[in-house]
Amino acid sequence: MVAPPDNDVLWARSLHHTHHGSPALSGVSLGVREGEVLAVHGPRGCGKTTLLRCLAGHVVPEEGEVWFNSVPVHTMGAVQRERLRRDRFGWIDPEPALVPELTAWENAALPLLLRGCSHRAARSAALEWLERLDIGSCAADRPHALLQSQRQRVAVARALVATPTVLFADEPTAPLYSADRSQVLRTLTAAARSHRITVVLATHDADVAALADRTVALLDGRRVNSLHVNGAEGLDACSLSV
Ligand SMILES: Nc1ncnc2c1ncn2[C@@H]1O[C@H](COP(=O)(O)OP(=O)(O)OP(=O)(O)O)[C@@H](O)[C@H]1O
Repeated sequence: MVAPPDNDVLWARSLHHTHHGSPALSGVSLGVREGEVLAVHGPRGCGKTTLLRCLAGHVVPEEGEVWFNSVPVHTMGAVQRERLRRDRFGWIDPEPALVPELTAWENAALPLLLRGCSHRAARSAALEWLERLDIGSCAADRPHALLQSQRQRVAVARALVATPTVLFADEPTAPLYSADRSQVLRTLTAAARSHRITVVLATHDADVAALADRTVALLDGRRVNSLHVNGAEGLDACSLSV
């Protein structure tokens, strides 16, 4: 194994992964620099989620290497990867997965409570993020009382509350209306930049990808140099330039 460049917080080499025999990633390599907002961009089914899950240690790629801060992730055991995700990574899914029995602020505070932070400090940090995301007034509500867009904001607050080293955001604005989308994305990228949080953002939306510092394009599980969107059909009608 050759160690990755020092200035890459995340580094992956030649990732291959299949789902039940169907290829999802075919030889993807990339580096992510500390503090950068990187968009992984491509049409539905091109392998974005699989790539993020490999980089975050949710999934061990069938072939290839993943390194975080010069430490190999692909050789870690399940417990070590779980600890890494808890202590260093944040994750936002396209659909908010909140604990139904907990209030909005308790859901947002969970990463801090799991790390042993005091109840008072966790509550204060969670409320601050909920305010920033314009849902401070919903802090005492349980998820069933919230709109889907409000639940997603809670999930965004939960991902940011512990100031992760890397935030993985998989289509984070999928359940939001377009007006909400830009506010949440601006909050997310501004928070990342001010706190030096590295962001890896999966999106099929060219407008979302444009907010990133750099874009990596995927097509059919492979890295390509760029995707050109043709008309309103978006990336479903993309052409490829390598
Ligand atoms: N659990 C699974 N079982 C079988 N096939 C899967 C599974 N997960 C993903 N795939 C397939 O692997 C390929 C890559 O999927 P992946 O979800 O990584 O792509 P994506 O770009 O994130 O797509 P989307 O934007 O729709 O989430 C697709 O062809 C998908 O159908």
